[in-house]
Amino acid sequence: MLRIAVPNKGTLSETAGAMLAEAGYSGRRDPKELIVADPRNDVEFFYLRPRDIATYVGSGALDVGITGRDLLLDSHSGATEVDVLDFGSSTFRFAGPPDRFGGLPDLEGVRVATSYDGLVSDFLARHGVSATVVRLDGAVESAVRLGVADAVADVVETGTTLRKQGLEIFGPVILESNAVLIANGDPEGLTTLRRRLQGVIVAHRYVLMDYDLPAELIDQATAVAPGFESPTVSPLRDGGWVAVRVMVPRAETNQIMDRLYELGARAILVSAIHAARI
Ligand SMILES: Nc1ncnc2c1ncn2[C@@H]1O[C@H](COP(=O)(O)OP(=O)(O)OP(=O)(O)O)[C@@H](O)[C@H]1O
Ligand SMILES: O=P(O)(O)OC[C@H]1O[C@H](OP(=O)(O)OP(=O)(O)O)[C@H](O)[C@@H]1O
Ligand SMILES: [Mg+2]
Repeated sequence: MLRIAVPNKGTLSETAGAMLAEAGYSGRRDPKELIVADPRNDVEFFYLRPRDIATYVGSGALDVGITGRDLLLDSHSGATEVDVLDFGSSTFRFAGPPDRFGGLPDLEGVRVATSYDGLVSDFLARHGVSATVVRLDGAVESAVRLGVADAVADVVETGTTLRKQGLEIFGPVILESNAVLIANGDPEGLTTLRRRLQGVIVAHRYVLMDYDLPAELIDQATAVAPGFESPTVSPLRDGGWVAVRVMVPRAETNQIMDRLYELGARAILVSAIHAARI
């Protein structure tokens, strides 16, 4: 039985749960539930703080987990990242009062507040900067105003929180993060879980496009929408036309429809993919 760690709270928890449900697993019905068995799929879910997930997986107590890359690296756990999931993206950046910091060397000897002390200490050491890392649990953007630090290092998504505190990003990107699937080795059942999660990602990223096309235009149409491997082309009763089915990136749906229509395609229909194994 594969033992899977899932965030019980925080930014990643809702999407992680939704993704597993879409992948056919029976998740928890009550947010207070911490352990849920799913014998039909031969897995067991453990709802844990995202920050702790890498520790559980790295120690071998659990086989796999969903967490953030930043949390994985911060934990120094032995778990490895096996797949990038399509949510929870953020960057990890330094920020400080405007005009106070120009770049990394300006951090020499100052205090940097963060909830990710492992990640930040590693980064500073790698770049030969010695600063005092002040570990805080959250809301680190307040640390400068309140005088416990000179700069902060934190998760930035839209940048709104920093701006509201009058802080500006400076220096290099510490990390590009994402929700990731992590594992301890290659436990039995991991391949199935990965395939299922990839299937959900494909179903989100792609749509199915069907259209009719004069047969002689198929090469040009295939250049516009090449599909994953190769489009399915079926004959129509009118021998001069073919029906084509192809997967296209959801984000490009309308541009591709415009171009196919201009080329001569008609009856262009788009439908959602509910599940996929590629
Ligand atoms: N806007 C965001 N805010 C916070 N974390 C984010 C954001 N976008 C993505 N993440 C990712 O979510 C993970 C943080 O998980 P965490 O449980 O700390 O979430 P949280 O929403 O900050 O919860 P908490 O209330 O405990 O602070 C990290 O991997 C982080 O990169
Ligand atoms: O760039 P933004 O879109 O503003 O998002 C980033 C902010 O969101 C998170 O805070 P969270 O709400 O998780 O509070 P916390 O700092 O207490 O964890 C993170 O720690 C940043 O503060
Ligand atoms: Mg947070």
